Amino acid sequence: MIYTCTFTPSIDYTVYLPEFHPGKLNRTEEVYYFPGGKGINVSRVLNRLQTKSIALGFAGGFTGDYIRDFLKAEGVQTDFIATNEPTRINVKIKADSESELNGPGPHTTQEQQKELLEKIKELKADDWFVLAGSLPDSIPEAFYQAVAASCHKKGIHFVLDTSGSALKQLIDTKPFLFKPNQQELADLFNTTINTKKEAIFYAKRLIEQGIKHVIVSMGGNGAILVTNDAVLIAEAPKGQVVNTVGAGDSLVSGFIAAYAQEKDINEAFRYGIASGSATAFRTDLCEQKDVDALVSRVTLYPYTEEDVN
Ligand SMILES: Nc1ncnc2c1ncn2[C@@H]1O[C@H](COP(=O)(O)OP(=O)(O)OP(=O)(O)O)[C@@H](O)[C@H]1O
Ligand SMILES: O=P(O)(O)OC[C@@]1(O)O[C@H](CO)[C@@H](O)[C@@H]1O
Repeated sequence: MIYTCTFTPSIDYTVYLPEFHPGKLNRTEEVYYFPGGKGINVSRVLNRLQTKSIALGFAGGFTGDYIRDFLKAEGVQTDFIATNEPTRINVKIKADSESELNGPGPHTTQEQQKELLEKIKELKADDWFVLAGSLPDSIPEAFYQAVAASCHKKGIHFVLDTSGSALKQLIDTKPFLFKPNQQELADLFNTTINTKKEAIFYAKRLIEQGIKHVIVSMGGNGAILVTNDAVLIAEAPKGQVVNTVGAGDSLVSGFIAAYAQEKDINEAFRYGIASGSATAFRTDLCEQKDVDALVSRVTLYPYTEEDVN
């Protein structure tokens, strides 16, 4: 089974308007209330790609209920630990440019954390565990380490797409897949990354630390995949961008769905890129038909020093 885990879910209140003027009254033209948070997005896309998963994490209050009900109606199985406060609402403004306003993560009690850890300890070898989204500072780093250690010990496919101060220690547990975007990778090394060549340089350092696959997503510029044996470059298909929120999560879902079926890294990477782009070209997350239509438009090629910058 594939489990996703979102410590910091959200409702993504997504609004469209022609122009956004900070400091003024803005009236929106279209609004959406999507369940969000990175692990939840991964579960929603997996479901659309005919791949079952169970969404774990914390959810509370009326917003938590909304997320549970929405996911249930879509056919996504959930097993959230209830928190004492409402889950955050993140505001996504789609105007002449994209702006985001993300709330803080939840406060959780030690009992709630323990309850979640107990669920994670029930996972079995060959299960997948996707830890995605920001890691609240209110939870001690030892907790995240216990989660990662439990996955490592049992031979679970551990997928990491998180940010926060605990990330460095989680990397030490040698995940199966780590998917930062360009900025997150740069932050990890306290540097700036402007080119694919630079992204490859830092991704290779993570591979040396024992991570099996590193995918660095680079928005409309595609992504790179680095493993012990190969470095692949992917160019994303071009199209009309509507909403890039969740594009990275869709990449992770596409990769896992294809890899779990075919066990072919190159094809999994290609399917992941198609999924990310298919989401960027829609209001909500991608559907399987959008992804299938884009797969043949993803260009993949092996890295050589000369032709990449
Ligand atoms: N403008 C775009 N045009 C085409 N494809 C895109 C575009 N933006 C994103 N994508 C696709 O989605 C993938 C992931 O995008 P990105 O690097 O923006 O992820 P991210 O920053 O992790 O996103 P999020 O955190 O919102 O999920 C890219 O590798 C690419 O395949
Ligand atoms: O605040 P975090 O946890 O870093 O990111 C949360 C978030 O921006 O990520 C998802 C897109 O990847 C959205 O659904 C959600 O609002």
